[in-house]
Amino acid sequence: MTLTLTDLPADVQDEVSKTRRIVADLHAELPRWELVVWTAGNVSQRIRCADQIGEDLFVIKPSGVSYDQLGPTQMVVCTLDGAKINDGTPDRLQPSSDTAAHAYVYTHMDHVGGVVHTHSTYATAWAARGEEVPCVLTMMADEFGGPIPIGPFALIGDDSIGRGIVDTLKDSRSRAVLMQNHGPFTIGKDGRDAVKAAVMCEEVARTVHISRQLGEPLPIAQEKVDSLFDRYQNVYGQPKK
Ligand SMILES: O=C(CO)[C@@H](O)[C@H](O)COP(=O)(O)O
Repeated sequence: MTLTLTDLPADVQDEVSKTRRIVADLHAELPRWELVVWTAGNVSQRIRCADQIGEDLFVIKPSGVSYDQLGPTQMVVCTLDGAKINDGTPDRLQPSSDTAAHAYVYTHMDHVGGVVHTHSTYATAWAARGEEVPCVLTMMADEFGGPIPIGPFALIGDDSIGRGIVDTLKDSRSRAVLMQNHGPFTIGKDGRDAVKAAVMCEEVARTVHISRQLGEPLPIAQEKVDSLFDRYQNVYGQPKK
């Protein structure tokens, strides 16, 4: 039976409301960082409520709606099988066409709290060639712990893309995967972390492409990549609260 938001415990309803605001605001980051044209990108964030209602939920944008029309009340709430709940939005409002992919990632990667998909230019150009972005920048070692891998060609609309994302990332430190002939998908501890991964993925895809136009970039020794990744993930920035 389809869940009804207003029947859920008050604390879950509060978390849904907060997450809707977060996900709506994160969608503004996609055009801000020039990661999308038109509506060609989406962001979602998990709600960890299995202890209260027996399953997690996630919030994702509605399909094909312009970013300047996206507010918290348009954000769609789904179960981890990708089904929209009775979330207060009009029945006709459909979730993103990538909802199944996001749902599959949340179901099979419990540590993931946010998923992003874009068609950002340079990352998508690497995806079109089916070539991973080699780890030749300290920024890549910091952020991705190695190369940005290529995922398989997969058609939209069922578990294929989600399965390709999980099969590629489950044994990788990268939070980004370039789905062949399609574009980048990124994961993170939350939606903002996944958006950051999408921003950094496009940045390094552009830089490495330019470097290759000047000559052959130099690889970084694996032990140096490991050291850079460990520092950035555990020391960089301000002390964790
Ligand atoms: O890759 C595709 C379509 O091929 C999708 O990712 C769209 O580009 C965004 O779709 P919505 O999230 O607006 O449904």
